Amino acid sequence: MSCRFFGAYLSRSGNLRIKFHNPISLTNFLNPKSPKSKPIQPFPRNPTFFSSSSKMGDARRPLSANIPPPDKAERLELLRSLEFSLNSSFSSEPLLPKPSPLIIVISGPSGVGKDAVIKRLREVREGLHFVVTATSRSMRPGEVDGEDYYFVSKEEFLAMIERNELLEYALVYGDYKGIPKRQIREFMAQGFDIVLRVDIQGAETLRKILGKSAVFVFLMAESELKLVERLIDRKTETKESLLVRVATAREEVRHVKNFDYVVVNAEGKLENAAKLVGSIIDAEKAKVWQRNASV
Ligand SMILES: Nc1ncnc2c1ncn2[C@@H]1O[C@H](COP(=O)(O)OP(=O)(O)OP(=O)(O)O)[C@@H](O)[C@H]1O
Repeated sequence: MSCRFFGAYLSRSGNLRIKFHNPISLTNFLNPKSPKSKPIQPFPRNPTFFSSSSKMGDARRPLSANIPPPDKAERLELLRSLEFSLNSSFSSEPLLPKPSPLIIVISGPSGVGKDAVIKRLREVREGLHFVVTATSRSMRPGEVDGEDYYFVSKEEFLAMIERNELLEYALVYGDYKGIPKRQIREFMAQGFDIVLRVDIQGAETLRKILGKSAVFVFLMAESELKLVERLIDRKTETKESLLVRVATAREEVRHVKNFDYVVVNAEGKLENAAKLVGSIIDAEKAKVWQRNASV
C-alpha cells in the first residue's frame, strides 16, 4: 500500500483537504474490502495527528496568508499562526501509544547457551520479566524456590493442570515442568515484556498456542563441534545424557525454520548474542504492526 501524501488545499466548503498521490491506494487504505486491496488488519498504533477540519470561510484565501516569514518571526509567533491557519492547536501528547508488551520465547539445543544469554540479558536490560517455571522435581542444593523454579508437589502440579493454570507443560525425565499463566498476565499488565526459556519441543507447543503473537528466537552455536565442546566443558552430563543431548541437538537444528529469528551464540561472543536479542526486542517495539499477545 502506498499512501503518499501529496498536498493540502482548502475546499469550497472551507475544509482542509489532504490530497494523495495515488487515489487507488487511498481507496484501498480507507476500504480494506475493496477488491483490489489485500486484507488489511486494523492499524494498532494509530498516530494521533491534529484535526484536519478547518472552519476558515474564504476558500480562495491562501492558507499561508496569516503566517509571518519564518526567517523573521519568533518560533512562538510562527507556532500560533500555524495553529490559527489550521484552526487547531498542536498537541504535546505522544503521537503513538506505548508499544504492546512482548512475549519472547528463547529456545535452542541443549548447551547452546540459553541460560547464559538470558543471564546476561537480565543484567543489561530493564523491563523484562523472566518467567520462573513451576516444577514437581525436588529442590537441588543451592537452588532457591521462586528464583530458579517454583517447587511444587506432583499433586499440586496436577491440580494446576486441572485448573488450566499452565500455558504449557511437559513431563521431562519423570518430572513435570510448566509455565504459569498468572505470572505472565500479572507482569504484562504492568507493562513488562515476558521472556520464556524453553526447549525446542516446548517452543513448538508454544508456537501452536501463541502463533505469531509471540517472538520466537532460536539460539545456535557457530558449529556442531563447538556445541559439543561446550556441553563437554560444562561437566554436568553423564556419558548417556551427553549422547542423548548431542543426538537430539543434531535433529533440533532443523526446527529453526519455525522460528522468527536466529541468533548465533559463538564461542567467547556471549555479549554479542545478548546484544542481538536486545536488538530484536527493540526492532519488535518499533514495528507498526504490533504483535498483541494475550495469555
Ligand atoms: N558464547 C559462549 N562462549 C563460551 N561458552 C559459553 C557461551 N555461551 C554459553 N557458554 C557456556 O556453555 C555452557 C552451556 O550454556 P548454558 O548452560 O547456558 O546452555 P543451555 O542452552 O541453557 O543448556 P541446557 O538446555 O542444557 O540447560 C555453559 O557452561 C556456559 O557457560
